[in-house]
Amino acid sequence: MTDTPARQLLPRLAVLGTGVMGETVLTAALGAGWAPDDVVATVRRPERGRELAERHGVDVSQDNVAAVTGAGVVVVAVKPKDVGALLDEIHDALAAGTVVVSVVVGLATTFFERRLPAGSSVVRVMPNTPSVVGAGVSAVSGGSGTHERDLALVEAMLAPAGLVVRVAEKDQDAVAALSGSGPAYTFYVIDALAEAGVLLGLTRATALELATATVQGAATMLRETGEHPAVLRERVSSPGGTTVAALRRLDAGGVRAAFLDALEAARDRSVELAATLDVPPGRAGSEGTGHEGTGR
Ligand SMILES: NC(=O)C1=CN([C@@H]2O[C@H](COP(=O)(O)OP(=O)(O)OC[C@H]3O[C@@H](n4cnc5c(N)ncnc54)[C@H](OP(=O)(O)O)[C@@H]3O)[C@@H](O)[C@H]2O)C=CC1
Ligand SMILES: O=C(O)[C@@H]1CCC=N1
Repeated sequence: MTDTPARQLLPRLAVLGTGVMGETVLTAALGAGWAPDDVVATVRRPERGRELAERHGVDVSQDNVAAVTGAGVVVVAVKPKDVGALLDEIHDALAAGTVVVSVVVGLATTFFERRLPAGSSVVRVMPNTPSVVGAGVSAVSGGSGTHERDLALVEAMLAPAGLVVRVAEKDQDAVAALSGSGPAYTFYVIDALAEAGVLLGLTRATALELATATVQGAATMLRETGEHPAVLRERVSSPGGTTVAALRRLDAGGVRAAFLDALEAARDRSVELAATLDVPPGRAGSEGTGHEGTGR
């Protein structure tokens, strides 16, 4: 991991589309040393702008062109279907050498490079929502014109949000399926465990507390012991005991296979989104693709 750059060297940051993920990146950047008055967050709704200004003290704007003017790092955090139109909008206002960071699922760095001024440096990132509490994972890859220093700057910006890993861009759809969407699967599992506890007579509060602490403890144990999860699972499963009786039911229910299918579906959806939206510039976004409304 690269050290946080000295504050005076940090370029002005514009976050375009400051919803869940935009706010998460913005929070990380403030933690990495960006001053609030060197950050502008764009929104569509004034009430969202007021919320962000109050919470973070950053500038807010509904004008993406004004926001990117003078910015050295521009984070694109709108939904995939809105990216094409947004890039058309800001194209002429981007300075040469601007680092454009995308957290958008599916869309390749080439999607951005074709729609941005020549020489733009594109960094593709797949973060996840636990970043909001500093426990996220962000996978980073560069485009064809991306310098090492740009990747290092973006990695330093994301470091306060949690683990930052560098991956080959070809793996970003798989990463999105695993760690991008992964918090949702984990919340789903915790919710199911808690529900099962309620079935067995525990109060909801106790069941949820036990389920949450168990998942957190298991993850911590995995990291700290460095053991394979299968080995740790065997260590819980006494011969003829309770755990193996439960695991038999999970196998019979096809839970492992369902996870494999689920991640394949998420990966395929990422690829499909890109194919739907990646039409030649000028017909970007959902305009005229024949798939309007399918790009989330
Ligand atoms: N949520 C997640 O777990 C993850 C999301 N991502 C990616 O992050 C991106 C954003 O997702 P997420 O944060 O969940 O979505 P949100 O809907 O929370 O955020 C998108 C925000 O962009 C705003 N917006 C849309 N168009 C514009 C525009 N032209 N100018 C300014 N603001 C605009 C929206 O405004 P309004 O509120 O008015 O609609 C909204 O606040 C997506 O591309 C997604 O693939 C990546 C990893 C994980
Ligand atoms: O569901 C989605 O499309 C986004 C991308 C990864 C997590 N959430």
